[in-house]
Amino acid sequence: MIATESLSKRFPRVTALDRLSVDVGPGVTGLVGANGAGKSTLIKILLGLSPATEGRAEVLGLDVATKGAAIRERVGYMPEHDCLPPDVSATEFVVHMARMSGLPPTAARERTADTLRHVGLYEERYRPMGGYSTGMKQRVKLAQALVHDPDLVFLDEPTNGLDPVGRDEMLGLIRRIHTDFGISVLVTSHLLGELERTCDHVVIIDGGKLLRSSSTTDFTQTTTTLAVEVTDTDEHPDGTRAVREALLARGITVESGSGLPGAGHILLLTAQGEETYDLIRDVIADLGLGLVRMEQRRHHIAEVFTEGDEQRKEAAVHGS
Ligand SMILES: Nc1ncnc2c1ncn2[C@@H]1O[C@H](COP(=O)(O)OP(=O)(O)OP(=O)(O)O)[C@@H](O)[C@H]1O
Repeated sequence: MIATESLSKRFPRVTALDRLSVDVGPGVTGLVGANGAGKSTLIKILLGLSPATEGRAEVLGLDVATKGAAIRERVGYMPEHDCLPPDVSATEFVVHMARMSGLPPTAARERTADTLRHVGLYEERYRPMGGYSTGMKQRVKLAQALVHDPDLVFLDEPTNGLDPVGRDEMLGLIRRIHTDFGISVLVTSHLLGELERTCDHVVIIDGGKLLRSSSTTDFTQTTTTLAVEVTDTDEHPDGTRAVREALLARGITVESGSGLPGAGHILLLTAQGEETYDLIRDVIADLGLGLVRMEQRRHHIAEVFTEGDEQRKEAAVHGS
């Protein structure tokens, strides 16, 4: 879908992209990086709207340096910033954008109605957009990116300014763009956690350089750490502590758990093999406790950041 080769973009004072080489296949791909990492700059180059200083890039097999117009016919773009005229309705605006993309009037009207319904804006579609909430504006921006039935869409920070519920709804919509319509998606965010749930593949850039590009499952592969949660009983009012002590008596050290710093009701321990599972099950049964869950923990994308990036990782994970 997208291929870049040693792509650089230098502004007089800053290098926004620094010899970036990356391949993106079909599906939903997250492009993640802190503010200023170069995400918007990359999108503008890929749309043929801004020339690269060095290197090359292709979108859907088309060279961005010479085939910008052809790329924009087949690629939808949801820009980061608010760009909606306040005294125009969503229907008028999206029909206009559909006409700009070359759809004839009837098709533009039909596609607009379908697309606005898909993004959940059907009821309010005739009201002026000046009175819309942030979430509604983001949906209109998404609808105009989809209205000409592109093969690929670039969504620049679509969850920006949304509350947690709005964020989840937008992420669900993004997922469905691919599953329901087969449109591939490149979505940017400075929040690692939300991409982990939404994307098949994640590309991480930092200071215009590629930090990592891999499938989400590679990022979140299972570890050998087991998380165990149990119920309490009258006999064992702190069931977690009872399990920890019983396991310790059998030579298994719990890395985190009741009574240990920073622990909740979850015991974390390293599995030595199948027998560890059996032993935990037997210990819990002997104590007469209920097993709420026993599962292998997964890595989180945030863990790919190196020690030196700890602060930036925190900022990204906590959405600052
Ligand atoms: N037209 C421009 N002129 C000068 N510098 C620019 C220009 N556009 C972007 N930059 C700089 O290039 C760097 C990358 O910016 P870019 O907007 O691509 O980052 P980003 O990852 O999209 O971050 P954000 O989410 O904050 O937009 C930043 O340091 C920015 O200040």
